[in-house]
Amino acid sequence: MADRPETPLLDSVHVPADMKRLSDPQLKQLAGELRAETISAVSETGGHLGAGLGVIELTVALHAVFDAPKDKIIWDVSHQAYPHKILTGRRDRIRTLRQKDGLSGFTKRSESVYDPFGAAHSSTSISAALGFAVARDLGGQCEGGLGDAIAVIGDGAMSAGMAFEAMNNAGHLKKRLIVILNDNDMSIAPPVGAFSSYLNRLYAEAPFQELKAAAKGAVSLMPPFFQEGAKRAKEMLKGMAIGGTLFEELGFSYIGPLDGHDFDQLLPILRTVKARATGPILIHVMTKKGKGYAPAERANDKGHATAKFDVLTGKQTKAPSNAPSYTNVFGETLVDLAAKDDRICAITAAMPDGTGLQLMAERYPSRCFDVSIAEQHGVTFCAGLAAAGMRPFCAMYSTFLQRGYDQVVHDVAIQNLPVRFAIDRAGLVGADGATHAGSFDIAFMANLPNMVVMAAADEAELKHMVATAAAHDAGPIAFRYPRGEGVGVELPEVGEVLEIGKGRMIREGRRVAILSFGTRLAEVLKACEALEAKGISPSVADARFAKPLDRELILKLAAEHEALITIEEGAVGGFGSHVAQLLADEGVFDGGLKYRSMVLPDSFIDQGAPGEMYDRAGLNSADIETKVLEVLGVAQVKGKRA
Ligand SMILES: Cc1ncc(C[n+]2csc(CCOP(=O)(O)OP(=O)(O)O)c2C)c(N)n1
Ligand SMILES: CC(=O)[C@@H](O)[C@H](O)COP(=O)(O)O
Ligand SMILES: [Mg+2]
Repeated sequence: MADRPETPLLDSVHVPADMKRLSDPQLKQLAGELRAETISAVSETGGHLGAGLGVIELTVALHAVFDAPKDKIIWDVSHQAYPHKILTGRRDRIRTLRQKDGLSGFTKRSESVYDPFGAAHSSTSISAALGFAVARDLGGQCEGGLGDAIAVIGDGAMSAGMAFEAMNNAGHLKKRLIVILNDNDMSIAPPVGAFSSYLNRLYAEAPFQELKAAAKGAVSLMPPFFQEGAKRAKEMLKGMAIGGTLFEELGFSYIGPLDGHDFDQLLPILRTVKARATGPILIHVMTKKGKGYAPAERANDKGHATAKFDVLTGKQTKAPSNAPSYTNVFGETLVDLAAKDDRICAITAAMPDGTGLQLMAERYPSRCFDVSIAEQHGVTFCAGLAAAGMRPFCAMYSTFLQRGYDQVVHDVAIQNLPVRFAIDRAGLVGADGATHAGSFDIAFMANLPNMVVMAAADEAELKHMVATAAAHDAGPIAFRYPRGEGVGVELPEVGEVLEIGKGRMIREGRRVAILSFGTRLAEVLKACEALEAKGISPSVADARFAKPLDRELILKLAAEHEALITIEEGAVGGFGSHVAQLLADEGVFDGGLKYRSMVLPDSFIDQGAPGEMYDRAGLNSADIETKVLEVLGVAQVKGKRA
């Protein structure tokens, strides 16, 4: 880490306009201070560290050259935007990052005029920037005004289809648009795929780019110290045919690769581009993830995301837990099953560690595929594998599976292909907030004909569900489970194949039945303990399946209790709606059953600890207790919690 200078420049930079009076050497000094401040802040909050450290110089250079908020700097994914937040009026709150009521870990329009576009899912920046560029030329108006549109996109994010769709459109429209490809040769895991290899070749052939630029007469776009070499190169090139980069073929001018940590390259190039660019231009910048902080630079993921840590040693503090994570239970169970069945294969979209598939990749590399950030392709790839007799597990976070939804419907469900969807990070995930919440998958999977939908109540149940999915060849099947540790139940040696559409009774009681789908079961049982002390003994069942429903169990609970409450970690339209539909169809409501459905509220819940978020959602044990008392008319309903 750089030593702090006597008078920190950072103290005098509150908004980017304050940087305009700084000399180039002072900008370099500012970058050192910004790096130290970023490390210090993340050491207190935890969060995404490596990507931000890799763009410190780029962030300073962009804000020094361009005029935000009029110029729109759009950070792809935006997990690298902490340094940008520090320079754009949020330094005083940077130590609240990712906490309840604090700054978001991502860019957010409601947080700052300097965040023209929110993000957290990848590969949206070029489309959004193109929207700003076209609106500018059509006379659109927005807060801060409309100047240049600048997308900063990583090499991982650039591999996704959406980025190419945007470049295809931008190359055609020919509007002035600036794309900065921040190439650190890393995604969360090392990047995979032919596009990544292509970028590496561009880098390896860097002098060749200089020759090509010269050949295409782009010398004048280059800063003076480049021009001389380029002119000389042009002499050498006379008569040679030079092919274009992929970006040039798509209609972009291409500059690079540049050293993204070298102000002597960044500043003149950005100034030249600002002064002279006419159409779409792509600046290829090479950076190092984790740059300037040794523990991050050394880490396999280059410090992508971290818990709180000690700045001197880099040692992270993590809450101790004996229970295995749901993710590991999934990964280990899958490997055990794959050992006995060579039709089992697994697909991740750039999240091998996050989905637990790294185990499968180590043991059965030929049957484990990282398709890069390509959920749409990943789902259809699974459909093809299933159509050809394989047993594919499509392991994706609930929130990212959203991007592959048409493929789930059109390629998997309509063709009734037995793709197994392992849906991780179901429900509220915590510090990543609303963008990463797995709120909608129950609804969007259970409304599809042919689809079987399960949710694990604990880690042993998850093991059964993985086995059930592996054995299910009749059509598509999904099982969901949350982020983090299980509840600590004993794990069976082997997962049991569950009967499709059958739930289980957990406890027999009277008057009210609670039917739980997923890991709220633990909160339900906690609520029951409190209710017992008040003389109320609810029945509790674990539905296991949202589709097909256990009709027999549900109708029995309805018949034997005066009230039925469902609970799930998902938005309206999911499990509870299906139960209500069944009860209505069977005329059960006509008999006077009191029915309540506990679901996530119809609002996006900002980041916090998962428990806090479920408090805000009204889905914790105290809320369940209140709901039971209310439905039985035992107590007055208290005002709904904020
Ligand atoms: C649609 C989608 N899928 C997966 C992710 C998870 N994810 C977040 S960052 C990231 C890697 C991004 O790599 P890159 O764009 O190169 O940025 P870097 O972290 O290297 O700066 C991934 C896969 C996501 N945010 N969005
Ligand atoms: C930015 C991004 O999308 C990922 O880094 C995400 O934050 C990972 O979340 P998990 O920590 O749940 O794997
Ligand atoms: Mg990268």
